[in-house]
Amino acid sequence: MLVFGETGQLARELRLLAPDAVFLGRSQADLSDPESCAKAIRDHRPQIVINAAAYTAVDRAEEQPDIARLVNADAPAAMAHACAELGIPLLHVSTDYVFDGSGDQPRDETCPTGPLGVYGATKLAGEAAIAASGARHVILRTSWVFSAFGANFVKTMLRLGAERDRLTIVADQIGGPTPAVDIAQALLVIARTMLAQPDRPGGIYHFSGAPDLSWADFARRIFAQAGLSPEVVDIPSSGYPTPARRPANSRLDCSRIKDDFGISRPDWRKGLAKVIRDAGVGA
Ligand SMILES: NC(=O)C1=CN([C@@H]2O[C@H](COP(=O)(O)OP(=O)(O)OC[C@H]3O[C@@H](n4cnc5c(N)ncnc54)[C@H](OP(=O)(O)O)[C@@H]3O)[C@@H](O)[C@H]2O)C=CC1
Ligand SMILES: Cc1cn([C@H]2C[C@H](O)[C@@H](COP(=O)(O)OP(=O)(O)O[C@H]3O[C@@H](C)C(=O)[C@@H](O)[C@H]3O)O2)c(=O)[nH]c1=O
Ligand SMILES: [Mg+2]
Repeated sequence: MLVFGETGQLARELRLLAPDAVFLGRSQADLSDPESCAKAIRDHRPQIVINAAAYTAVDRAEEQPDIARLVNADAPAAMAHACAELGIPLLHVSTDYVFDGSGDQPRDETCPTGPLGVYGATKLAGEAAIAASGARHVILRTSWVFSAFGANFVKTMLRLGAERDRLTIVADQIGGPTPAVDIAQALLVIARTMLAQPDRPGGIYHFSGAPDLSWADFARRIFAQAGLSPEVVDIPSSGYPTPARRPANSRLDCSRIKDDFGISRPDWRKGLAKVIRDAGVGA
């Protein structure tokens, strides 16, 4: 198994669960050079490829659309073409930010997309390129990823919660926080299944942690779990202006992955307890 990514949240969890896989960091395969990614696949000749790397800086992407597109769309496209040539599956990860976030119902894989910013648009372009490549593939759309590694909302809250008495957090964006370790586990189940069943087609799957809630309520849970007590004040998205707009409704309907792979939505509260212990701030 060949994995693109070495330092990110998902890559590090994959490495803990699949230490025998080959992990390529930026110095071995730079996704802003898509051809180097295709070449890495041809050189390593793996049985299966997982792409765990992406341009994930949602606001910065608004100012770097060309790099975001290379990393999130052109590199996955090149990976998929190399996988198609070798007849091997590509597992890829995408995001709730491919949607416009209207309404209040969970979205399934058939729902129309409509990204609000560059990050979501480039991730959507990556999905489309993989689907058009002819490679066997699974695209796992997830949301609100957190882990003890790297940058994420949980770690930001642990830092700010220890520094401040009061935080204003958006309460009108609702979604499912997802522990990176659960995504890694799901990908490994999917990898095994795709390898064991060569005729299985694949496609797009939604996978996020449960239960859904707002960022403000998620912050409250983080503080309660960590033994921190800043006041959390609900604000609308308009009260926290950012370069990129975020979807208000990020709820994902995850029935399909349950039906096809037997994978259930993980309870993020379990993952949160472990991440807070691992981050060394647990009460
Ligand atoms: N984080 C989240 O909340 C969510 C993430 N996702 C998706 O999940 C997947 C995994 O995300 P996550 O683990 O959180 O990401 P992180 O932001 O934690 O890590 C991103 C990884 O991509 C690598 N990377 C970025 N640019 C390049 C490049 N030009 N060449 C090589 N490597 C590069 C980084 O390497 P380096 O350290 O060298 O920069 C890093 O290993 C991505 O597809 C993402 O879009 C989906 C929903 C939510
Ligand atoms: C730090 C902070 C953030 N917020 C808001 C901003 C935002 O709407 C929300 C979460 O902040 P983040 O910076 O973690 O959000 P963001 O980086 O947009 O998170 C997204 O990352 C990409 C990669 C994805 O694919 C998405 O699923 C999602 O996880 O909280 C506040 O309201 N107050 C605060 O003090
Ligand atoms: Mg972020």
